[in-house]
Amino acid sequence: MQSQTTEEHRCVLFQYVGSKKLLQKSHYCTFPAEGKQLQDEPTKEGQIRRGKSLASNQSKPSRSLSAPLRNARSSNNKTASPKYGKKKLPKALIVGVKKGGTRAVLEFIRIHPDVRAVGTEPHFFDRNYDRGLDWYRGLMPRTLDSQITMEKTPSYFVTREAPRRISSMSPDTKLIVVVRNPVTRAISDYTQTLSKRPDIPSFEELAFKNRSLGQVNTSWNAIRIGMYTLHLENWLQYFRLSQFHFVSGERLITDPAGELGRVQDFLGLKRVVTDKHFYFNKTKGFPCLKKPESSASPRCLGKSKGRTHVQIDRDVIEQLRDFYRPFNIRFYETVGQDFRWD
Ligand SMILES: Nc1ncnc2c1ncn2[C@@H]1O[C@H](COP(=O)(O)OS(=O)(=O)O)[C@@H](OP(=O)(O)O)[C@H]1O
Repeated sequence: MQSQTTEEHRCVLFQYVGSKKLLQKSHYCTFPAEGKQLQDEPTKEGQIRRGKSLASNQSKPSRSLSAPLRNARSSNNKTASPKYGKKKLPKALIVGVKKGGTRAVLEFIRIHPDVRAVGTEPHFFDRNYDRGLDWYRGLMPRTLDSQITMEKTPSYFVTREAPRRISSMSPDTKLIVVVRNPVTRAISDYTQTLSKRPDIPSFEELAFKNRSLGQVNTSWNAIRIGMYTLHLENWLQYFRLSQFHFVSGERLITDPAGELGRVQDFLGLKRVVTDKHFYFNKTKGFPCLKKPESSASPRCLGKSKGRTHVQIDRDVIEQLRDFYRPFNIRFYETVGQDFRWD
């Protein structure tokens, strides 16, 4: 168990994620007013839903601060007062991919004291662009000069206009993409949709235009998202490859500290998040954050992360693996990394 300072202990809050609680970084006790705002989730229509979870759509609002916490905040923590720090546009974005492991990366990196992040997905560069940069900046937490502001919206990776828009905000933006075997990703995506709309057609029906002819339905989003190389080509018209960091969604589960080490290096941060922060939760089947000594609460991601996937016929999986192979190879060649999906 990693030892934490008294100040960190005082500042730990919990956010409800489904029936579980997810550690809420000290930011939310240093800036409670913002913490509230950050839990507001922009809807598709661009309105703000009040009191939504940072990590899931099923959460309850955070607990209010206890009296000792309030006192500690006002007297001890240098960043406690809302007058410290400024709302700034993000320096780094987790732009994708949907179901890649983006929530895990955001929740793990925000343990770092030099990272401040918006918990909800702002969807600024896809759905809310008309609201303007001041609206977007307004969603951000206050940051000190030494801190990096971040947000994650996985749909940016497949939004044609996103690279141009992000580059016009800042051409120096650092971009993180969490990638995962595209076949597993598609099944994960479908499993999520099915959980909300149980009456949709089967995976096979949606995945193929004509299965016996081997014609894959590339207009189905669950398939299209996994053609990573095509999306990346669009981004590379606006950003250098060195501005990207690709996280392996698979290694994020088997070696979260290793992946987070590389994310910290990419962001120019000291390696503060290490293996001391993680343990493998056998019940969840995923790595979770170790809990602070002061709490007995679990710190795993919510129920919508790590669902049991719908069972798909072996042959269907093989066909899709064959379909993705050339796209994967081109992706490996472009980024200079072999993710070993084949
Ligand atoms: N530590 C930990 N705990 C739980 N889940 C983890 C973790 N690390 C990675 N993952 C994988 O993250 C997958 C969800 O990806 P995203 O967070 O990108 O999904 S989303 O696009 O925001 O809906 C989710 O996908 P499914 O397993 O298909 O549910 C997980 O496999």
